[in-house]
Amino acid sequence: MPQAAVSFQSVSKTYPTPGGSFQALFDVSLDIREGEFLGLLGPNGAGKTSLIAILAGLARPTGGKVLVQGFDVQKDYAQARQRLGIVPQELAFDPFFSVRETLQFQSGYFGLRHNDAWIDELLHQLGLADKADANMRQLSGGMKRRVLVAQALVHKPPIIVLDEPTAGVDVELRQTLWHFIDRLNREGHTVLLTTHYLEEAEALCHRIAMLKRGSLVALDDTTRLLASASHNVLQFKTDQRLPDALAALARVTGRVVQIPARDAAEVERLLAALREAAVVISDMEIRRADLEDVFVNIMGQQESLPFAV
Ligand SMILES: Nc1ncnc2c1ncn2[C@@H]1O[C@H](COP(=O)(O)OP(=O)(O)OP(=O)(O)O)[C@@H](O)[C@H]1O
Repeated sequence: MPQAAVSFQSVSKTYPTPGGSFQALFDVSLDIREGEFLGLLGPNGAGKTSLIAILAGLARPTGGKVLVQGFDVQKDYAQARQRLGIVPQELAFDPFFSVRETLQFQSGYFGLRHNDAWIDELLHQLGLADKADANMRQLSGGMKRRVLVAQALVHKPPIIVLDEPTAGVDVELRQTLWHFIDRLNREGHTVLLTTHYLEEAEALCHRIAMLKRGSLVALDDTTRLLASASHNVLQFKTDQRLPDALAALARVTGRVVQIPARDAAEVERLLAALREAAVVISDMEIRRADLEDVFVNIMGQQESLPFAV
């Protein structure tokens, strides 16, 4: 088997807390293949950031190990770190540096002296060219996030790790970012992405891993995961309360109601039940299950699901 870009091997993590120890990761094993775009999904607190902190060498696993192109992130920290470009969730910069200085400083950290051509390309690709000489404190939150991405890529790492890079950023930056990351992936960079935007994961990722309360509960090709959802979804809008029997099946977001339905006969039964309860609906559609439906389904199931590796 070819060497994995990243290999998580039986990784466990326990944090000491005032109330005793808390286990955030349970024996997580996962290989990310060279060149793939892998999405790591899970609800808040599932352990995604803990796993990334261990990959980055910022946190020690309580058990197991992580290899980056064969280098152990604990024992061979420098070699492993050199291969990783990590875009963290938190924004933290020296406010007195300009954007270009921030990137030059980061290049120096990796021992790169003549990196200006690549820095210019990063500034251009991420829409930062006209901010190159602005001080970090003069930038908006979205601009700072772009610098965070540029900073992570300054040493052209073969493996790019993005921890919720689009949380709270506008549509334009998302599109700029995805366009660029997709290009880098096509050029051979491996990408690990955590996100709560499941439509982004569905559009971008070749494979999806799902964590639930610290355990890996799904790992499969995105297309296979979607195909495994045998149901369709009846979706509509209403201002009224649903009868209890339907409410128990439905996912309700504001006025939008989504109810799984296996086939046409089931759709008819659901519509009949709505009519009987005098629920007025609008904008009705029947659609194929998407990644969000699969995610909700898997997260709602019992622990230790079987999954394809
Ligand atoms: N330093 C710490 N000390 C104690 N508990 C921690 C620590 N860091 C994380 N945890 C706990 O570990 C669990 C996993 O947290 P983690 O941040 O890895 O989850 P996550 O999947 O990244 O969540 P989110 O989607 O909210 O970012 C949570 O219950 C969290 O409270």
